[in-house]
Amino acid sequence: MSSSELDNLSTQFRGRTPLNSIPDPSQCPSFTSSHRKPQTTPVRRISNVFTPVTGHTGTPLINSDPSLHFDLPQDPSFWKDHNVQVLIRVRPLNNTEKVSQGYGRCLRQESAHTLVWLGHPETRFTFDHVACQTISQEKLFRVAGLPMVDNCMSGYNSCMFAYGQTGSGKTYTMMGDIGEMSGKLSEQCGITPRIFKYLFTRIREEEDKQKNERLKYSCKCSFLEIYNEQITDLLEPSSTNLLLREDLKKGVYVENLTEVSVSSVDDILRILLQGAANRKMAATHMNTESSRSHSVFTCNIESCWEKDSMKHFRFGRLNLVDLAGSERQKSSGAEGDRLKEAANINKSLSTLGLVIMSLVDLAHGKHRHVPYRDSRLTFLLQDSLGGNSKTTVIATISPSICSASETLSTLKFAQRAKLIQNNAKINEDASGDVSALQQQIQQLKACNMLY
Ligand SMILES: Nc1ncnc2c1ncn2[C@@H]1O[C@H](COP(=O)(O)OP(=O)(O)OP(=O)(O)O)[C@@H](O)[C@H]1O
Repeated sequence: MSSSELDNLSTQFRGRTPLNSIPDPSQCPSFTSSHRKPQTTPVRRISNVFTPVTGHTGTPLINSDPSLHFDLPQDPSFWKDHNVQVLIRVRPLNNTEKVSQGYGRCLRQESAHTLVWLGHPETRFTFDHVACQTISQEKLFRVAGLPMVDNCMSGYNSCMFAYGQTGSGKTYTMMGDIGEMSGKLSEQCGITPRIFKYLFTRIREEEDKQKNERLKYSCKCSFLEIYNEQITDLLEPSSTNLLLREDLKKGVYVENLTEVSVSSVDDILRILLQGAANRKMAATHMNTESSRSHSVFTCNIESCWEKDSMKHFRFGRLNLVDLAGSERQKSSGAEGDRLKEAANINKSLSTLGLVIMSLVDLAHGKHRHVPYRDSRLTFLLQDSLGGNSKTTVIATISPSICSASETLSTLKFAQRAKLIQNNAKINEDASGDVSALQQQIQQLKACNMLY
């Protein structure tokens, strides 16, 4: 950013927010610091808040056209019953931001649901939740992660996306510091390990409660990354360029992806550590350990029980997605492989933005083609976007004025995502022999439910 732009920006935002004594993020241990393998040479990235975030063709990555900035309905049922929940997480200022901008901020939090972006014009945004910079990893899990576990155990597909500018805290939120394998989680560990700790506790409780019906759960996990539009198995990194297939029963799936049976938190930590070590990383100006790929951690949770001589099955798919960070390649100074990487990251994120815009149009009764197939990411996750899934979007943002335009883009993206209408259904099935089915018919007749 040039000094005149910085001056401009400081004038625009000066004095809006008080100094704040926030813990320094660089002091917080994180998943990124010890477990991931830096891949290549550092990228020099020059920040310029007035340059729009651009896609591979130079088009805006997130369209900032005000006509696309929808007002969300005031109807309480819109917020209560919606299948897409949107949460904003504001991270603390980091050392660079404190030094370069003297703690200048582009945001003010008004309530647990409302944020004001302090640019011109000041813009107010409302979400399901706004998590302030001091929220603990545990509290965030309780707000966003815990309901997903209950949903999956009841047979709903559930998906969580972390979306945001590079360095805004997506990996910290999804993974955090996952520590060592001892069944005990570190205080800084993120939502993913916490979800599984809770899941296995709930499974034990439910199996105990329904012993008579022989309730049994089984969980199988996979971990993949999408890098430069290629899918790699993070649990078997020699398996690259995997193909997406579509099946009536399974939906979209990745062919030949490793699936591992899991039954404890240690099983999960082992997979997370293994996958994270294989993920593509590089240093950028904004983040010394930036994820250069999208990662998708999936757990298929299946339950089976017996009742009235019938076998019942329920399935829930849990997708936990850590997206690569949106970034401005024009001013990044990236060359060669880094440039190709950035172009692919922006291309798939801009397809994600387009898919969301088309889904919002559909929700408003317009006829639209939804371009799911334009990127691997949206094709793989099409059920989570406008399909059979309960979806949570966590949009991570920096409060610094240095990131004002990216933060605004992220807030607009999150607001649009709230308007998607999903159609989540319980996935269940039953089977039995002829006599069991006849018995059921008799019971239904007796209840006057069948004539
Ligand atoms: N809420 C937070 N509290 C404390 N530290 C944080 C928080 N969010 C992020 N950080 C720290 O900020 C740095 C960047 O975070 P992180 O790697 O999660 O960003 P990212 O959005 O995943 O970036 P990229 O897209 O480049 O991978 C890390 O050192 C992380 O520990």
